[in-house]
Amino acid sequence: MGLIFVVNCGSSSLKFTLINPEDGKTVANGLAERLGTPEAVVNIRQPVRLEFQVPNATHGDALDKILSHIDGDIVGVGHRIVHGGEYFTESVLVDDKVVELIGSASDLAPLHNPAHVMGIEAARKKFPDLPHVVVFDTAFHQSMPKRAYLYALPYAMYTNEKVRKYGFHGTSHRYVAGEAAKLMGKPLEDLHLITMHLGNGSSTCAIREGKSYDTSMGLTPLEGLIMGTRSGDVDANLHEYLTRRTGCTLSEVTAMVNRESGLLGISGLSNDMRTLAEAAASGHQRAALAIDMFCFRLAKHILGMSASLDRIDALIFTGGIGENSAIVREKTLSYLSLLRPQVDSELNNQHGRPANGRITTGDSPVLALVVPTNEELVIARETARFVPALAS
Ligand SMILES: Nc1ncnc2c1ncn2[C@@H]1O[C@H](COP(=O)(O)OP(=O)(O)O)[C@@H](O)[C@H]1O
Ligand SMILES: CC(=O)OP(=O)(O)O
Ligand SMILES: [Mg+2]
Repeated sequence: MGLIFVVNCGSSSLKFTLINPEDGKTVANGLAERLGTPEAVVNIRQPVRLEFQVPNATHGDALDKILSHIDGDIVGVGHRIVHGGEYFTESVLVDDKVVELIGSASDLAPLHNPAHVMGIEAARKKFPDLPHVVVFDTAFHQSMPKRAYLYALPYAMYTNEKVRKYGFHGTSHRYVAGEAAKLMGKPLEDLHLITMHLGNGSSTCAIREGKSYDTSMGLTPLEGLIMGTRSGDVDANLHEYLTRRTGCTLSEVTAMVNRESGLLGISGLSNDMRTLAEAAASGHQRAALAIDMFCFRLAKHILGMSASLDRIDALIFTGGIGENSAIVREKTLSYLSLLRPQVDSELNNQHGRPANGRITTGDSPVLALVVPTNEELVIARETARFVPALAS
């Protein structure tokens, strides 16, 4: 049995999954957090529940620790890469040039790409003889038409500077669209869908005939929805206005809209939807406001996505928030009253996932589904295509 080790690196964290690409079974998974601080924590969930601290751990140290606790016939390593820039339209085998190009797109994904490079370098050192494959969030959105991906700037900004909407979370949007088609018992090619990936980063996608036609994220993963610490859409004059008014530098304003805004900025409490939902239930007004704004912005973007479709066969919630927060789903659908969704409260509030994913009533004019994402499985399958022993 050949297993794929999937790595998803953040700036101070590393998620890993050891997965069988053939049956999708996860053999091991876990998370290393606070990397680079004096008290990095490695958390292995499977095959053993284990948590320990590693002083001053780098991504490489964390990988070493993780691999000393898991076992299996690893035949390839798959890396999730958020921004492929203009260079990559599909998954590729890693070599030095690929790593350099991923690093050069760091300006466009400052929270993600620098960490991906650290992760790739650490994993290549650990597994020098295995194929390493990079799978890009941006790849699925290559099918967007020009009217959707261009900004209304002087055209030279596109031709010379490659300023355009790239879109992210493509692996997740693609996967849940396929799973939704199975749940609906229809070929994906016949469906017009709106998918919502709601996690720490969040985005919507308009999918017709299995292809991305529009998405809410843009040149970088900042645009669009309100996120954990990201503002999503703001007026493009904001940076200039704030640098003039407050004396902040441009990079300070950029850091603010990426790291101190969104749910965290509005609530003043947390970027975590669970914490906010609990606080709102016990009367924390700004936590309630943050959730309300999150849902309202999401509803606006859903209607925006509908301009790319002839009809909406299903609205699909996924990601940590989309899969787990009944409040967010219900509130978002309440702002879509034009579409007349009829939420089935029992199904929506069911702990865990409703059996066929449906959270609207049988006669609701629009169907809403909860479909758990599995980016790791898609990455493992893409990686397997490059492993001679597994590729069929
Ligand atoms: N039971 C839950 N109820 C509400 N929100 C939840 C629940 N479980 C997870 N979340 C939220 O999901 C978000 C993280 O989503 P996830 O998809 O895991 O993020 P990432 O983008 O890091 O992969 C957090 O805001 C977290 O609070
Ligand atoms: C693209 C992006 O925002 O990714 P994440 O949700 O993992 O932060
Ligand atoms: Mg995620």
